[in-house]
Amino acid sequence: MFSLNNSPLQTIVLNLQPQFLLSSRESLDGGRLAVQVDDKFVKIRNLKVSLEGGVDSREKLLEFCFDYCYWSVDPADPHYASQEEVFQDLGVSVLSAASEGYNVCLFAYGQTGSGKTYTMMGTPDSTGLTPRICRVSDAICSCSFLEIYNERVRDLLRGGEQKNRPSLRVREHPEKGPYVQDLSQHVVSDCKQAMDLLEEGIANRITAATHNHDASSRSHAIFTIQYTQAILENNLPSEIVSKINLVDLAGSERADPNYSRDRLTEGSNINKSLVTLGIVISALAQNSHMSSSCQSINSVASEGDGSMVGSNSSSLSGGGRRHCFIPYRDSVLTWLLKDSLGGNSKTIMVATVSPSVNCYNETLSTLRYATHARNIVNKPRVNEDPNVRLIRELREEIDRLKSMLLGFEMRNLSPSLSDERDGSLSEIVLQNELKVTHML
Ligand SMILES: Nc1ncnc2c1ncn2[C@@H]1O[C@H](COP(=O)(O)OP(=O)(O)OP(=O)(O)O)[C@@H](O)[C@H]1O
Repeated sequence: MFSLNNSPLQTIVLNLQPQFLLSSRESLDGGRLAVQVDDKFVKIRNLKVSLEGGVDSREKLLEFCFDYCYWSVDPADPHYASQEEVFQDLGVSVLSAASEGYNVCLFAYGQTGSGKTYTMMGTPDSTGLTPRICRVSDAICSCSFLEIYNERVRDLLRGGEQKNRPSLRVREHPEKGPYVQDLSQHVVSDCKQAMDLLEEGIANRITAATHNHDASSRSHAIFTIQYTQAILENNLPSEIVSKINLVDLAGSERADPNYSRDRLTEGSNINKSLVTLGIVISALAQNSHMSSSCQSINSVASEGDGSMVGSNSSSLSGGGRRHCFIPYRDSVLTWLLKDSLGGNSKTIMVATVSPSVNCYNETLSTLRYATHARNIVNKPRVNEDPNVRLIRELREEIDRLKSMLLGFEMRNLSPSLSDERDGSLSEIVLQNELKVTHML
């Protein structure tokens, strides 16, 4: 499912069940659906209702392609996608990438009430991706759970009164990237402990009733599982550390002047971070697009006339085409997700949409958002212990130099030149071997 080097951000679209849709809006939309799923394609029809109530002949059909599309509108439908099916496709690949030593991020984005929390957390009768991932991962790991509410970070697992919890600072480590200072880390040795932490954090999360959803998440929640695997590499004990970020974003909703001041501030902060997320995604997509077109121009040039390569690459790198600045730090959410967006992580974006005719505009905007995200190319790498990596690289260098030495011996070079080169190569080999012995 994932490519090993550059990894495009995976985009998935999910449709929610009709019960919720019909119960809240049936009077408005009559339960008509604007969305269809056909294999990896989502089709959205703009049903313009004329004044008489008939269907306008100008109805428009738009089509979007994603890595996976799921239809979970009617359980009786033979194409109905259950939570288990979604887990088998997405959760299992998240776990296998983490076990290989990659950082992984899975985040749900979509209109309020469209099924983000249902997908990420689920309900007691129908568990979502996060508890399923916790249940399967029986290795020793550590977990943390935070929420971003009104641009402030709160620890969801610190105990005590939610409103008395201090907000935590986000800092940036030069190598490990952004992190939350003083966020509690909880070592768990089985899935039951991880599940308990997850439930504790969910209970502490801030929700409120909005027009579209009685228990709308008013904060972005990030549940992180960090695995540390002890391995033996080249007979050396080593560690591979990988991180899984499971993100349930807050729902966006248009501001209503009848809301209280607190609710309006909350809404504007949610919108601010979602808008920044949108800007970051667009800028990254544009940069990835630019890099890939540079690469393809260069490869076409190198296949054709070799002299073109230099001129092309210099005009592209030195000329007007600059990579966009990515405003990660404009919101806490994008700052914390910096690595997951365009960095060292395999990332899956799950876009949830309502199939209702009444949600046409929001659904279309979510589909466009996800299409942009699909163009982002991340650069995941296995998180190796730096000392072990150095030893491995030195050993590789020793092998390379040894084979060079052998090559010189085989060739019949003039004895003096050969001796000179052999001498300096042998010296480098010796130095590297000494370094390796020193490090063991
Ligand atoms: N595929 C589904 N099958 C059954 N019920 C669903 C499905 N998707 C969503 N629901 C139900 O719809 C309601 C709203 O879903 P959910 O809370 O996941 O929305 P949300 O996108 O997280 O909303 P918000 O952004 O406001 O927090 C919930 O009661 C949820 O259980």
